Amino acid sequence: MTESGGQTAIIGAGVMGETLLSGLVRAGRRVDTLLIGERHAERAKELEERYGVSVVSNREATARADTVALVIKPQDMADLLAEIAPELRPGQLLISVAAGITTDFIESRVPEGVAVVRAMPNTPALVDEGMAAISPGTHCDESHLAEAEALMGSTGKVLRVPEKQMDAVTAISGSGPAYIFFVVESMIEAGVHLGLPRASATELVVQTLVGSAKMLRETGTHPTVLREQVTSPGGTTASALRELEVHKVRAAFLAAMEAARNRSRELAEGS
Ligand SMILES: NC(=O)C1=CN([C@@H]2O[C@H](COP(=O)(O)OP(=O)(O)OC[C@H]3O[C@@H](n4cnc5c(N)ncnc54)[C@H](O)[C@@H]3O)[C@@H](O)[C@H]2O)C=CC1
Ligand SMILES: O=C(O)[C@@H]1CCC=N1
Repeated sequence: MTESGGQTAIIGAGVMGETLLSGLVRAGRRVDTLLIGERHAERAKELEERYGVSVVSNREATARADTVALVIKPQDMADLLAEIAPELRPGQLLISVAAGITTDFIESRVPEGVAVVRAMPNTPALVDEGMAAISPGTHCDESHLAEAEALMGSTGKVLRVPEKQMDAVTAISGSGPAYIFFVVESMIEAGVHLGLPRASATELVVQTLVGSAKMLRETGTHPTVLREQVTSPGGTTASALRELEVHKVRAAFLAAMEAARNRSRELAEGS
């Protein structure tokens, strides 16, 4: 990450823009090296008050920054690029986190020589457990990629992937937290159906998730082996897992992630 002097602009400070902003601040980045472009005045005021960060016009943010993170919806990307293109210069780094938007899409709308990185972060970055992937565009050199890696790495892990894998990455780790929260919600509801107080069901499920996640990361053991360790012959887990198979949960996950991958591809077409 640029340590001194270099300004970083974040254009679009919604859920993911604030996640990135707060992560940089937690990582020790000086607020006076950050600039925000945010079109909703109320939201801009909220961020100024919460972080003491300067909110300026998108064009001013672009002109003053060495690195510009684009954190707006894919559907708004073409208009934003048209707005900021006059301020962009060769060597500057643009990092887009927009689902589906390719480096080609961006490069064809900005001056020749602007370095573009496509990134896909996720919301656990809010607690410094993010998983981001990055892919370089045509004019990126190692220093640009390292800068993007440092920026995303301030809130978690970063993986470099070929851009052709980005729609799949989006379907897995970008959208992934939502699938996990959906499973958690479903298990809590089931606990309530089984007669547990909601607070107890919530505590049981959340700690089970955290413990299972920690086992996966800390033991490095394959999930199949970890699942088998829980599944006593003729026991309760085997009965539950049979129901999950009967209800085609595995197939449903595959179909869901294919749908997310396909939607990411469609977003590149502007729909
Ligand atoms: N929410 C998530 O978990 C993830 C989101 N992303 C990507 O991040 C991007 C933003 O998503 P969210 O933060 O969820 O959306 P959001 O709707 O919460 O935030 C977008 C923000 O951009 C602002 N905005 C829109 N157009 C603007 C413009 N022209 N100039 C300045 N500000 C503008 C909006 O006022 C809003 O505050 C999307 O492209 C999405 O694909 C990527 C990974 C994960
Ligand atoms: O749902 C979306 O389109 C964004 C991209 C990945 C997570 N949220």
